[in-house]
Amino acid sequence: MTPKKQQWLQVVGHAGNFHVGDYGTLLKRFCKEEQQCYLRLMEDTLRPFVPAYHGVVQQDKQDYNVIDNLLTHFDSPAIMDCKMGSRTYLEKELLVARERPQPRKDMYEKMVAVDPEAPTDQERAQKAVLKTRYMQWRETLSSTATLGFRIEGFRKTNGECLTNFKRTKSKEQVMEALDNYVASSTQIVWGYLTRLKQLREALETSDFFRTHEVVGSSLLFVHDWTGRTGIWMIDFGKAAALPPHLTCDHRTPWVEGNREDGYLWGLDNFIDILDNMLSLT
Ligand SMILES: Nc1ncnc2c1ncn2[C@@H]1O[C@H](COP(=O)(O)OP(=O)(O)OP(=O)(O)O)[C@@H](O)[C@H]1O
Ligand SMILES: O=P(O)(O)O[C@@H]1[C@H](O)[C@H](O)[C@@H](OP(=O)(O)O)[C@H](OP(=O)(O)O)[C@H]1O
Repeated sequence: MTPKKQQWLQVVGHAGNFHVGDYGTLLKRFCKEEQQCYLRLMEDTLRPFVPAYHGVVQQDKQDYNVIDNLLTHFDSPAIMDCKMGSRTYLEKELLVARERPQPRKDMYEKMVAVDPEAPTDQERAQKAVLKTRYMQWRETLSSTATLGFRIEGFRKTNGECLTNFKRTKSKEQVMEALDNYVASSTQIVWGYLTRLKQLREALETSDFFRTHEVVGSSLLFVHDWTGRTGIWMIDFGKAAALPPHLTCDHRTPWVEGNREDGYLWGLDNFIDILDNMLSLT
C-alpha cells in the first residue's frame, strides 16, 4: 500500500532544508550537532516535548535527520514559531567574530531594509555587518532582549501568513500579535498555557537542559479548528553541550563565559503574558 502523502508547510526558517518523508516524518538537512541533541533528547524528560527522532537517511547524496512531522494529527493547522532565549548566537560565534571577523553584506542589506539609520559609519562604509552584531541588533529591536523570546512568524487557521515581527517588542505588541494568531480564542490560549506550564516543569528537571546552552531554538505552536493544541521544542542546530564543570539555570542573566541563554526566563514571561490574556477576557 502506498503511504498517504503528509501535509507540511513552513512559515519561517532557512528555505530548502526540509523534505516531507513517509509515515508522518520530515527530513531535515543533516547537522551533526542537532543529531547529538536529538539522540540525547530521546532519553530525556523532554522527550514528549520534541519531535521523535528516527535516525539518518540519504537522498540524492545529501544526509537528513528524520524527525516526526508535528502537523500530522492536525487539520489545516495554525502554526507559530517563537524563538526562545535572550541571546540568539553562541558564545563560540562571538570568539570567531573577534578572531576572524567576516562582515556580511547580506545582513547589512537586511538591516537597512528595516532601519536605514541602524548601521554605524564604519558598517555603512563597508556596506557589511558582523553576524553577531546583526543578531544583537535583531535581539534589541524585537522582544528577545527584554522578554527572552520573540515571535518569528505565524500562519492562521484561515491561511493568512504573517512574518513581519522584527519590531514586535513590547508586552502589549506581543499580546496583540498572539491574540491575532489565536483569533481571540480563550480556549486555544488556555490549551497553550497548560502545555507551556507542563513544558516548564519538564525543563526544570531535564538533564539535557541543565547541561546545554540552548540558543536559536524555537517553540512550535500548533492548533486547528477542532480546538486541539500542541507545543514542541524544535531546531537544536545551535544547542551546544556545556563543559563538564558548567551547568545553566537558563534564568540567570548572561555574562560572557557563563553560557546562560535566558530560555526559562523567556518561558516565564511567555506564561505570564498568556495568563494575562486570559485574565483580561
Ligand atoms: N518537526 C517539525 N514538524 C513540523 N514542522 C516543523 C518541524 N520542524 C520544523 N518545522 C517547520 O519548519 C520551520 C523551520 O524549522 P527549523 O527552525 O528547525 O529550521 P531551520 O532551517 O534550522 O531554521 P532557522 O533559520 O531558524 O535556523 C519551523 O518554523 C516549522 O514551521
Ligand atoms: O531572521 P533573520 O533576520 O533573517 O536572520 C537569520 C536568523 O537570525 C537565523 O536564526 C540565522 O540562522 P542561525 O540561527 O542558524 O545562525 C540566520 O543566520 P545565517 O544567515 O548565517 O544562516 C540569520 O540570517
